[in-house]
This record gives sequence, structure tokens and C-alpha cells, in this order.
Amino acid sequence: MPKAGSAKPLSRYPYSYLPMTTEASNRIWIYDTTLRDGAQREGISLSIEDKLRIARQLDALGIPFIEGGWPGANPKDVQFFWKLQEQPLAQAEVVAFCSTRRPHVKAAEDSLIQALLAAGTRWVTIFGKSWDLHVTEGLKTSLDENLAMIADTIEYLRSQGRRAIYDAEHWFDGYKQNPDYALKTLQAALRAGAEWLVLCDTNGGTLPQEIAQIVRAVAKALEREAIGQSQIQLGIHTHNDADTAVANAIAAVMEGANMVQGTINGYGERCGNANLCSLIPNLQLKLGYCCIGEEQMVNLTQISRCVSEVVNLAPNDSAPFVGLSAFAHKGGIHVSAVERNPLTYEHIQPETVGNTRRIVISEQAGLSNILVKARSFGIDLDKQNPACRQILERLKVLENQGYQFEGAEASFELLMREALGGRQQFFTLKGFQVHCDIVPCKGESDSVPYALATIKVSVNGKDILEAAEGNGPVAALDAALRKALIKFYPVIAEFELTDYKVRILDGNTGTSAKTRVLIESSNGDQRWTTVGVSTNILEASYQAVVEGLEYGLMLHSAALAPLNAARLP
Ligand SMILES: CC(=O)SCCNC(=O)CCNC(=O)[C@H](O)C(C)(C)COP(=O)(O)OP(=O)(O)OC[C@H]1O[C@@H](n2cnc3c(N)ncnc32)[C@H](O)[C@@H]1OP(=O)(O)O
Ligand SMILES: CC(=O)C(=O)O
Repeated sequence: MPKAGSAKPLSRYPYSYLPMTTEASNRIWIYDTTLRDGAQREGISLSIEDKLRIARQLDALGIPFIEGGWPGANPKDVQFFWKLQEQPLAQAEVVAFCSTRRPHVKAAEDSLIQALLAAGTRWVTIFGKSWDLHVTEGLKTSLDENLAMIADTIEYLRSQGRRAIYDAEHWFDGYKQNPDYALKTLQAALRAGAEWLVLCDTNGGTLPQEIAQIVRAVAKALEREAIGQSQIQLGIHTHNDADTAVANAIAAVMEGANMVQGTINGYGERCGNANLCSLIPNLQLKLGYCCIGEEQMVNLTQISRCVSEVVNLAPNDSAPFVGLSAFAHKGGIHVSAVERNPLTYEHIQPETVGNTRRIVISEQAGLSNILVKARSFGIDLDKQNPACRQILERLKVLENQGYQFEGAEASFELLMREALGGRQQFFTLKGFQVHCDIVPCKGESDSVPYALATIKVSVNGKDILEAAEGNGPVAALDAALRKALIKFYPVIAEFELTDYKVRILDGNTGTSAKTRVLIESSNGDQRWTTVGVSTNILEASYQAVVEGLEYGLMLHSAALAPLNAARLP
């Protein structure tokens, strides 16, 4: 077992990462269980193709053990292992998972154990009961029979040429209730030939100091077993019910555990498992353990997002290390300091894990936010330019009225260009009307919404009047405006309204409440978001639709060519 971590030097973080050493004693074996425990999260259902895609991503990340599923539990998990036999992974060991044999059944005759063998993996993980309560209440068997189930299962799998990892389910709760019995279960697994004893906080309620204390006690208690054995290897498997899964896993590693089980993005049953996207960089960058190749760490953010795409769950923007907001700076004080030295408000360099720094625009902004945004829009602006403060003040006034530019950067860019005199006027609104009807469907309880919009705009001094229908007022208005403009700007045909979000801002004022509309548009290559606010939802939608079209036209024309504010009036 690696030495307990109390001797680790204090990290000089954030000034330098603790150097990662690749000595064997510093190696942490990462064991990913996204495809098994991760798939136990409510809302996740993976096809075989999904599982294969995730497995290949994990393989590319350099994860050494990938738990692929429980063969025999469902047909998909069986086929997944067979598919991988046809096209093996590049470096990872794929592991098949199963329980111990059932009570009073020979391991060789247990159908689940047979399915486990049929998966054809070199490594298998067996979970067994550590807590006496689970033996008597869950398995409804005797404490001795449970010890025999653990030992027989592992011995049988070893006899079939498999290498075994033993997951001690409910280890921490079991140890607290009956340490002597709990230790006997580990001894049974070890003597039967398990190469790793993984201590599981199955119910996820243990806190870090208890984890540390118990892992230390286990290591000491098993010292005697080590005589004649090369090394006893402990692992840790934590759940996040107390929101301490990552801290608990780190505590166990600091006490000498050298295998960490977890999942990408922390997916897992109930509140999830230890999040490998946090654990890996914490262990490697801050504590100097070696988990994956240094060159692979930069893929972490992309893999986190790819996995969330495959499992069809929105990525968690505030996820540490890999979330969209993990290095997003909003407060003016933060942005000003980060611009001078990123160490002031960043615990690691975002690029180390493949993430990026972002500067957010809002009423919490200062001049520094404006300057950084201007730079990202290709506008050369400096703090001395009076327009800079005017833009900031206008931003704060509009946000106070209900606008939100954080999620509508295209509208903010238009605002900035207008303040600098560089906003192109593509058309002028002369007026619009929208007429809505609800048409009952003959013989059916449903009715069909219908809307007709008429709009008058002026383009290059020429008035255009157009009308269009839609299944709602915003769709009709958008269609009428496009119809009026398309002769002048044919590129509009490529623009699409891809998302429409409405938020009532002061709900307690009833129907006179203000409405904020965010519209996402696309030209097939790029996406941009614009905002409108009004007490009239149509007016708010119109503002957002118009700015969406205007921004698209600006992208298309040369209007976005670098703008030098110094040369503007
Ligand atoms: C902590 C964990 O995450 S462990 C993994 C949990 N994951 C899953 O359960 C997902 C996959 N599970 C399944 O598909 C099914 O539950 C199966 C195929 C495993 C079993 O299905 P069934 O035979 O219908 O049993 P059921 O699910 O109702 O109950 C579980 C059985 O496993 C037994 N069992 C539980 N743990 C163990 C163990 N470590 N060793 C042996 N048997 C066990 C239970 O006592 C119960 O036995 P019983 O049917 O004789 O009462
Ligand atoms: C084995 C496992 O998944 C657990 O105990 O949580």
C-alpha cells in the first residue's frame, strides 16, 4: 500500500502545481464506473452505442480501469462486452461487475457468475456485504455464509483465470456497527485472491475525517495479512449524499488508498458518485499523484461535455474545473485583477484542464469587463475613452430595467457599437400589428392558434409593407419582417430562430409585469443571443428578433471588421 499522505509537502498552490511524480508509490489507479454506477442515475439510459462512445473517450483520457456494466443484469451489458472483444480499447482494462454468488448456491452454478465469465474480461469486480445488517436483513442469510459467499466467488473467479477487485459495499457503515465482522469480510476477499479491497461509502453519508480514521484503521488491521503478500492495495468508492464524495475520496488517498472509483461528471445513483472531473485534477495538480498522463489532462473538459451530450443531460455550468462558469469572472473587481494577473481569482490555469477563462457582462461589471469584451469583439477601446464609462452606465441602467446581457452578448455588442457610432442601420421600423385568433378544431377538444402580422419598415428610404401568418404572434412577426427585408438582404434566408425564452420579471404586478425575451439565432455556422424587455411580450420579442436579424447581417457584412474606437467620432 502506498505510504499515507501525511508526509506530503504543502502545495505551493496556486503559484506552482505540485510536481507529479510517476513513481509506483505515487500512482493512483483511476477506476471509472460511469457505465455502471453512473448509469444508475435517474434519467440516464444508455444504448450500447452510447456505452461504446463513452468507453472510447475514457480510454483516450488514459483511465486504466473502465467498469463496463453488470453482464447478466440486462442484455445490453452483455452485448457491450462482446462488442469490445471485437474492437478492443487501446489501453484501458474493461472490467465486468457482479455480486457475490447467491446464498447456498455454488459459484460455478450461479447464473450471474456464469454471465460474468462470459463477458470475457481479464478483470472482474465483485461486490459483497460488509454490514451485518445487510447480511441478515438484505440477504437473509447467516454471517458465516456471507463470508463463504465472498471467498468462494473470488476463489472460483481466480480459478477461471480472472483478476479480482473486491468492492466492500456499505464498508464504512458496516465497520462503524461491527468492525470485527466487517474486517472478516475483507480478510475473506483478500485470502481468496482479491487484488484490491475497495472500501465503499455506499450510502454516501460519511464525512472526510471518519473516512480518514477508518481507512487508517483498516490499513493497520490488515498489516498482519500482508505478511507473505507483496502488498495490500486499498481502493475507495464514495457517493455524494453528504456532498463530500470528492473530499472523502481524497481523504482515503491521503491515508494510502491507491485506487479511486468515480464517474465522469459525478453521475450516479441518488446524488451521484465521486466526480472524476474534480478528483483527477485535485489529486494530480494539487497533491502531485499520478492519475493520467499530463498531456491527457487538457482533454478533461471536452470529455466531460462529450459524456453529458451522450447521456443527454445538460452540462453543469458551475461544475468545478470543467464547467462553463468554472473560470467565468463577473464582478468588476475580479475582472480588473484577473486582467492584471489571473492568479488573483483562479485556483488553476483553466487551460490545464482544457477549459477557458470567460468574462461576463452584467450590472456587476466595471470598466475592466467592458474593455475585455470590447477586445473580444475586435474593438480597440481603452479606459480613458469616455465612451467606455458611457457604455458601462448604459449597461447598468438597462440591467436595472430588466435586460440581461450575460446571456445576450450579441445585444451587448450592438449596444457597444452604437455607443461608439459604429452600428450599421439596416432598416427602420415604421410600425407593426399582430392579430391573434384561436380557431376551434371541428369535433376535437383542441383548438389551433393562428396569428397574422403586418409590418412596415423603411430600407434605404423606401417603405415596405408586408404581412405573414404564423402559428403564434412571434412566429408571424418574425416571418413578416423577413419577408419585408429579404429582397434587400437575401442572406436572411439562412438565418434561423433556434431558441426562444421568456421570463416574467416582476410577477407580483400581474398582467402589467415586465417580460424579458431571449432569442437565439443561427446562420448555420454561428449562434448568437439577443434580448428584449417590455411590459408587452410582443414588443419585447420584436426587440430581440430585430437585434437577432441585425446582428446576423452585421456578421455577414463587413460591419464586424475590427473597429478602432479612437477613430470613431
Ligand atoms: C451498491 C450498488 O450499486 S450494487 C449494484 C446495484 N445495481 C443494480 O441492482 C442494477 C442491476 N440489477 C439488476 O438488474 C437486478 O437487480 C439483478 C439482475 C441483479 C437481480 O434481479 P432479481 O433476481 O430480480 O433480484 P432483485 O433485484 O429483486 O433483488 C436482488 C437480489 O440480489 C441479492 N443480493 C444483493 N446483494 C447481493 C450480494 N452482494 N451477493 C449476492 N446476492 C446479493 C438480494 O438478496 C436479492 O436476492 P433475492 O432475489 O434472493 O431476494
Ligand atoms: C459497489 C457500489 O457501487 C457501492 O457500494 O456503492
